Amino acid sequence: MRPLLRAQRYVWQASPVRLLARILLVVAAGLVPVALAWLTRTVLDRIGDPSAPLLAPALALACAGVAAAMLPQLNGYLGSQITRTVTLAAKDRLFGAIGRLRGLARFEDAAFHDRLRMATHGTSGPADLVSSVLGAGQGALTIVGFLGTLAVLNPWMALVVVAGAVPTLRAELTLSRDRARVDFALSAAGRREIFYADLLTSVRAIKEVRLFGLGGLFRGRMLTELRAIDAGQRGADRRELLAQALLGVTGAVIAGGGLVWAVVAARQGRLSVGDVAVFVAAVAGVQGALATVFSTAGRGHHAMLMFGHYCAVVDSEPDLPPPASGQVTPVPELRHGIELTDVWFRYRDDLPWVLAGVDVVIPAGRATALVGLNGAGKSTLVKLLCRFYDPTRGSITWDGVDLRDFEVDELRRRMSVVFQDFMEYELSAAENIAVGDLTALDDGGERVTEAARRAGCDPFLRELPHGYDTLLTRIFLDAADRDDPRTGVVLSGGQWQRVALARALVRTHGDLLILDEPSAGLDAEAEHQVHERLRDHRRGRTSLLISHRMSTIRQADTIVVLGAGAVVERGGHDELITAGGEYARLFALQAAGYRKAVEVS
Ligand SMILES: Nc1ncnc2c1ncn2[C@@H]1O[C@H](COP(=O)(O)OP(=O)(O)OP(=O)(O)O)[C@@H](O)[C@H]1O
Repeated sequence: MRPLLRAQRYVWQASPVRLLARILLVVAAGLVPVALAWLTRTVLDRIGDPSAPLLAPALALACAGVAAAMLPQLNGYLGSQITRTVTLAAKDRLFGAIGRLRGLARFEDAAFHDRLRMATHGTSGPADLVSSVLGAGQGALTIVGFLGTLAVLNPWMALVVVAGAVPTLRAELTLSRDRARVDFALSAAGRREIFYADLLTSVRAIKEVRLFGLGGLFRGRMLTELRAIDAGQRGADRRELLAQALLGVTGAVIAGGGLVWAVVAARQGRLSVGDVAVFVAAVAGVQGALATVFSTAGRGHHAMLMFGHYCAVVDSEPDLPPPASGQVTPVPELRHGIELTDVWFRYRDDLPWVLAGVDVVIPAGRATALVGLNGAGKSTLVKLLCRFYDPTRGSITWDGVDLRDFEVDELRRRMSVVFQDFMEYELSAAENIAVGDLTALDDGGERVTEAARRAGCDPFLRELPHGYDTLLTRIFLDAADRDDPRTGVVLSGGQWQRVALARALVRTHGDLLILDEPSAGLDAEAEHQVHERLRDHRRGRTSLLISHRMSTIRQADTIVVLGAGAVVERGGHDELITAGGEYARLFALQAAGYRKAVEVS
């Protein structure tokens, strides 16, 4: 009952006037069929009686006919208006709730994605539920009117029709529960089907799909998922068909029996011709209205189950726990440094430890570098610093205060990060940089160009057909722009990387700059330039650089080497080379590669 009240509240808040209008229409639509039947009876009986006035009931019958024709259209129109308005508000609420999830763990959970899919279907739930209640109310009015009619003509018939409806109600509720269960069971298959369909069309995947000839494989897998969905739904359809056929036959037998009784009663003079007409209309009306009530109750039940998923997402608890002290501490300007103390972390309880007792200090105003083999846990450590997850054990402090005591958005505002897997937004070049700090859009683009200059992308962005206003996409263009090849452009991987770097550098007020492989895709000259500029930019600032290019690492004040989830070495470049450990080994390996290349050339 609570989801129903909540749905009604949502609809009332989003569209009160239309809801009131719809209620009035529903009352009218519920009573008009009964009025039509009684007016038909009156007209038929008066045709054979020249003394009785006929014009008024005939006109009233015509008017009722017009109303019967118009009301469903008006109801449908108003219903769609309400559905659209309420769905928009519900979607806004849903995505607001998703936006309140500050961590990453939920988004990596398949069960959460299934629920999210159901919740997205559930955004029309409030309107569907209220529609079902109104539909059921309309049917109930018609039933009451016609049952009254039947009770006058043949009380037994009224009883038989009502008794025949009980199995229909039970069947409809079972069927809707069955439908919702099938939908939920198939949602993982639906997710996989979308994934394979996406691989077959996405720009990112298409190169490998074509080169390795993967189209057949992914199409096959997509079809397998679709067949599984089809089989699941076909089963539900069959159960529905069987139940409805049985119910239909029961209804027809009752109506047929009633008709025979009415005809015999008329022949015996117990009913007039008008009575027979109103009796037939009443039996059909009650059965029709009952069917409508039950199918709307079934749809309402289904909508309620979907709406339940919606409510579960909207009401979900925050994924990052609030401070243990109950008090949020304002994030101070970083003066001393960030300290990781005995940090242990794994992505899930059933997965191995990624970090196992890491102790690292990132001193304020100094450049720290993080080195380690693939999978050593460097990017994971960055995600912990950004508080996308909390350490499973141990703590991370910012000038001595645990990160968990800060408001997470405020903490993130103090950081600039270039992620290894940065985003390529289908936006203009200026917006692609300004997403790092949206206020940069307000000052005429000066900070955007300054950041682009530092990241080394200003020269080629200036040269674009519309400069910084050029869209960095060829896909999401407006219809009018599609024929103009100059409107959107595609950047190279290295150019994108510089744009992503500019995005981090535009955030000038950050206390901590994190660069996770910022130059992996750059050519040698660009890499040199970018690192020269970055060195100037990082001077006096707190930064953490992750790179497999040892030449860029060596300038850091402190180098931390991660291995098997723990710190294996730390120190300055010269110190670590002298120590002859893991860092010296990696450095020598890379240097030997370059030396060999030079000798060969
Ligand atoms: N979201 C995730 N869920 C589960 N495991 C993950 C997740 N992200 C990373 N891992 C695992 O954590 C380990 C460390 O990954 P991480 O990306 O931190 O390594 P890295 O040192 O940055 O590696 P690389 O040098 O290749 O970028 C890997 O074994 C990886 O499989």
